[in-house]
Amino acid sequence: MRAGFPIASKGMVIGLLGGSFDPAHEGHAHITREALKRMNLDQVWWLVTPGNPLKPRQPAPLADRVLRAKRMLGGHPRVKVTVLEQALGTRLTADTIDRLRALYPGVRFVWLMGADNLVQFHKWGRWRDILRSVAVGVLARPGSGVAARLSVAAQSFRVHRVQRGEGLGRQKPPAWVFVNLPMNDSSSSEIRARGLWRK
Ligand SMILES: Nc1ncnc2c1ncn2[C@@H]1O[C@H](COP(=O)(O)OP(=O)(O)OP(=O)(O)O)[C@@H](O)[C@H]1O
Ligand SMILES: O=C(O)c1ccc[n+]([C@@H]2O[C@H](COP(=O)([O-])O)[C@@H](O)[C@H]2O)c1
Repeated sequence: MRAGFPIASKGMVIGLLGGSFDPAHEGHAHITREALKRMNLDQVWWLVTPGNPLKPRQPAPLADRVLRAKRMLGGHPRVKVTVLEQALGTRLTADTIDRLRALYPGVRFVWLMGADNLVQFHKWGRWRDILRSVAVGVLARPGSGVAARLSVAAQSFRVHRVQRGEGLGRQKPPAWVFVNLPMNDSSSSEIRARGLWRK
């Protein structure tokens, strides 16, 4: 495996948490720990994106965001901070997932995201392909629960919603879960607005 690509063995279930991480905060760490536990994941890989295709704003330099993400996690043994999208040259999540599935045959990936991202998921490139190729774990986020449940993606794939996260990674997609959990209200935009992170 190339440098910067984490090692994973066949049969492992790996959560992918894509994000701008501009900056990483306790909310990211919280949903990661919860997903590991509640979805029986072997690892979670943070995919620090070079740029969200739907966000016009240029984020802080990738190296700064990665450094902060690593500090935030405090060296958690089952969480890897990666720049896989930069290494693969992908921007759309659907492309990233296709490439990772081809590179890691036999590994099961679960796409993780906060409920706010489910609300606008139908605006993502080839979003149906994402739901058809990997299981998806949606984690509750303050203020987004109702809109997420009513979202185009949730409604279109409602028959594929499963009630429990434990076996999610071993289910044949499409399969997605909405995990209710004690919520954390941290947000990168709020941290930026308070001037606690470079603009
Ligand atoms: N507090 C939180 N609770 C649940 N999910 C979260 C939380 N913070 C971030 N996430 C999720 O983590 C992923 C990456 O989030 P991102 O890096 O965009 O942080 P953010 O706080 O949402 O940033 P911004 O405020 O700039 O939009 C997304 O799927 C997002 O929904
Ligand atoms: O593929 C897309 O069209 C797409 C559109 C919007 C967001 N994403 C991905 O969603 C993840 C969360 O983005 P963000 O900026 O909300 O942290 C990150 O991995 C983005 O690359 C992907």
